[in-house]
Amino acid sequence: MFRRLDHVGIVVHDLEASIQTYCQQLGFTLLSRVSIPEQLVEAAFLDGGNSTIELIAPTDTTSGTARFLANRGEGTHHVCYEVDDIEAALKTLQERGLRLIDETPRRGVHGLVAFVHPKAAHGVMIELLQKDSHAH
Ligand SMILES: C[C@H](C(=O)O)C(=O)SCCNC(=O)CCNC(=O)[C@H](O)C(C)(C)COP(=O)(O)OP(=O)(O)OC[C@H]1O[C@@H](n2cnc3c(N)ncnc32)[C@H](O)[C@@H]1OP(=O)(O)O
Ligand SMILES: [Co+2]
Repeated sequence: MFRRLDHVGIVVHDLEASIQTYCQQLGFTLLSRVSIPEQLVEAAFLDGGNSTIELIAPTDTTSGTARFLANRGEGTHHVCYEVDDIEAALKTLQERGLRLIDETPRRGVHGLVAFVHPKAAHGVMIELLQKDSHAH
């Protein structure tokens, strides 16, 4: 089903401060910074050596990530796996009775994405990603 781990998403209060911590103290390298208005978040992708993390900060107080921060505080928010065919993966997961957040994919930063509900995977939200052919 899953091809590989793509990234781990971490929700933070202050994107700039978290980039500083991860780059200057933990030795990660900044890959890109993106604004995702549809999700009401700003994010940064960082390379940690055969691993990528996505730091995410809400840009408003009503989003899911803002609620996550208020209720649970900063921390691991989702684990993203790359799939070859996201429509097929969603169909398979649905047939297996898994609770999805998105029944159809939406456009993400690096391709099509869809989320599996955290309650369906023992407290971990799973993001599926079908990369655009030109994305790295
Ligand atoms: C760009 C980037 C990317 O592409 O990677 C992104 O999209 S990041 C942008 C973020 N986008 C998303 O998160 C989209 C998908 N998320 C959502 O639709 C929502 O946040 C949601 C359905 C997971 C939860 O929203 P909700 O309104 O149903 O309810 P609540 O916020 O009250 O949460 C319901 C229960 O789920 C738990 N819960 C919520 N979020 C998480 C999470 N990330 N990991 C683990 N548990 C979680 C809460 O603590 C609560 O548990 P209890 O009941 O036990 O207290
Ligand atoms: Co993500």
